[in-house]
Amino acid sequence: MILVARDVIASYPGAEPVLKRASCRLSPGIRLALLGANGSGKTTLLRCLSGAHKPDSGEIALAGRPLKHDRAGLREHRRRVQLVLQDPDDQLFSADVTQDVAFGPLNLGLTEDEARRRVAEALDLLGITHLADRPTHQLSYGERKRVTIAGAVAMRPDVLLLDEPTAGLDPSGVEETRSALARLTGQGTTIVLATHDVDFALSWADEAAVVAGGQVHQGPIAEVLADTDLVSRAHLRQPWQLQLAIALGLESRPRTMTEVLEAIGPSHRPTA
Ligand SMILES: Nc1ncnc2c1ncn2[C@@H]1O[C@H](COP(=O)(O)OP(=O)(O)OP(=O)(O)O)[C@@H](O)[C@H]1O
Repeated sequence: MILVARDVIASYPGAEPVLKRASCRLSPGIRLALLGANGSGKTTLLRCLSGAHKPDSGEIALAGRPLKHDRAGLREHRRRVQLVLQDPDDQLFSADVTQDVAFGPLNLGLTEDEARRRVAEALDLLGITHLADRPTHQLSYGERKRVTIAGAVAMRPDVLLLDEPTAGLDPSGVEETRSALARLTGQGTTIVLATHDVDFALSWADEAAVVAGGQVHQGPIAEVLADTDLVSRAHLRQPWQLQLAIALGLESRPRTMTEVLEAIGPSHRPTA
């Protein structure tokens, strides 16, 4: 396992714990969708996994080594595990895009040349090379979101934790994000993505981790989302692909339009 949360209890001052012995496991290269109702604790879990929030008890382990929340431990952890926050304005600080994306690599102590290479690579991967010289405050919301992901990608992390990267994007922005994620997966990056978009989650992820009642329920995504009791407890809804499959009495659990049509077979397809 590349990253593990084991029996994590996490709280904020003066309140009941948000996570109550929550556990999840990330195998290398996996695409994990983190699902759950508003306020269920998805961001808190991402912050624990990234080292930004210290659990009251339990353990976060990277490649088998428990995270120590001291300066050296956190520095090494953050080099390999990058968290991208939901609101890009919480993460963009520099005057222009290149400076912003270069901030992390320069902070790692890399040379300016190497940082420049990392920036070019990250902008290319996110499909935003054309934004390199733009002032960050002039960018659209969707552009700012992609710049913050590029900033994390420039660190070449083993694990990328993304808090609602598709929220507020138009359909083409969602598809561009999906393409960038596919390129990252192709490079072997492990990705955790918190989202309320169950249709996107089913078509993108290998596994789902549903946060409900302070605990995490993890498994293959189609199995997890077919669990009607869990889906209702977590205030989710079933993705349209599964609703359709169940309504049509299909035995398979298709995840995309193509898979739905294949499962229906030629005799059931509407004729033109
Ligand atoms: N900094 C904080 N101080 C106090 N309470 C907090 C803080 N951050 C989050 N909480 C509380 O912890 C609980 C879990 O919040 P969290 O942001 O982890 O949920 P979430 O599942 O990511 O929600 P959403 O889907 O709305 O983004 C909520 O009740 C929230 O009010």
